[in-house]
Amino acid sequence: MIVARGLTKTYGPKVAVDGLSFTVEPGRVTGFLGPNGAGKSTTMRMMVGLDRPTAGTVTINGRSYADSAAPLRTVGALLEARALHPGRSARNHLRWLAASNGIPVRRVDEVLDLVGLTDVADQRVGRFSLGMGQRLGIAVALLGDPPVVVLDEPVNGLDPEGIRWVRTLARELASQGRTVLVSSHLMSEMALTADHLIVVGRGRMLADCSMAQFIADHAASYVRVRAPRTAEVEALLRSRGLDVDRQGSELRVQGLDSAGIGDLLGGAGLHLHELSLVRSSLEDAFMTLTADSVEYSAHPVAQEAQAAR
Ligand SMILES: Nc1ncnc2c1ncn2[C@@H]1O[C@H](COP(=O)(O)OP(=O)(O)OP(=O)(O)O)[C@@H](O)[C@H]1O
Repeated sequence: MIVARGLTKTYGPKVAVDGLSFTVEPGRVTGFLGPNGAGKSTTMRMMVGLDRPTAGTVTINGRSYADSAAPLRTVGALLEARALHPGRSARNHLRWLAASNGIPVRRVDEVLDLVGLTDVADQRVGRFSLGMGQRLGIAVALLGDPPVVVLDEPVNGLDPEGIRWVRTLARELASQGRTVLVSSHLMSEMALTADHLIVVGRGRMLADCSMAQFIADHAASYVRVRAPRTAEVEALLRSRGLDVDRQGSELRVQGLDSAGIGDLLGGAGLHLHELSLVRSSLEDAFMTLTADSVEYSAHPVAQEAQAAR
């Protein structure tokens, strides 16, 4: 498991990571979420010794990364800044890493196969697409068959098939009992991949709970009601003290479940065309929670102009 205690990193006056304490447990996928600049990459870099904490500690299975005798066998990491020699082939890159970490060379072909790069294993990595580079980065992370896997934005640059593959892989690694920490900007994807969430904003902990708990705590749900006599339905629901938000011909009702609303309207002889529960997504929950922690937010007009482009 990964244990952070009071983990802090400052760059001059900038506090990138601000006293984070959490535990990433084995046997499940933990999603690491936060707006741009929240400190996710810095936290992951400290886990694998690429950055030194200003204060606090982070340990992998009880030891700091620097104390690990065989780092690649302890924790496998895919981090954003990959140092690949562009002239080297994928196979040679992995062979070199295997040799310098005491990993049997046969493992190279196993991981190439696992990430789907066998056919291009002898091409120079300088010619790799972003997606191929990501797959190679994941191959590096898995080379030492580590019990702890840390993946920073692993689906960056991957096509839908690749995204699904990463999801299946992360879940498989967790089901084998490994500790899996994955950061991503794709909320819909994270909702399908992670069991547990750690959410940070401006370097601080905002939430550390199960996916289900997170959505229950931070996402609203409502009952969508469509009925031919909308105004009468709206008046009746309001008269019962329910919270009704009218959006065109649709009523969004909070305060009573679908069955209760159906019974109420049926009792009044009002016909229904639709009665459905709408749950907001992980993305909605995330936006609600992190609204105050966003460092770089677009002005609404700028967003519209971008959408029109
Ligand atoms: N080497 C550095 N020097 C100065 N500031 C840095 C450095 N690395 C990160 N920062 C700052 O620390 C903060 C956290 O950055 P970090 O990359 O960890 O965030 P993140 O959550 O991974 O963001 P993103 O989702 O955009 O990748 C940001 O404000 C960033 O500008």
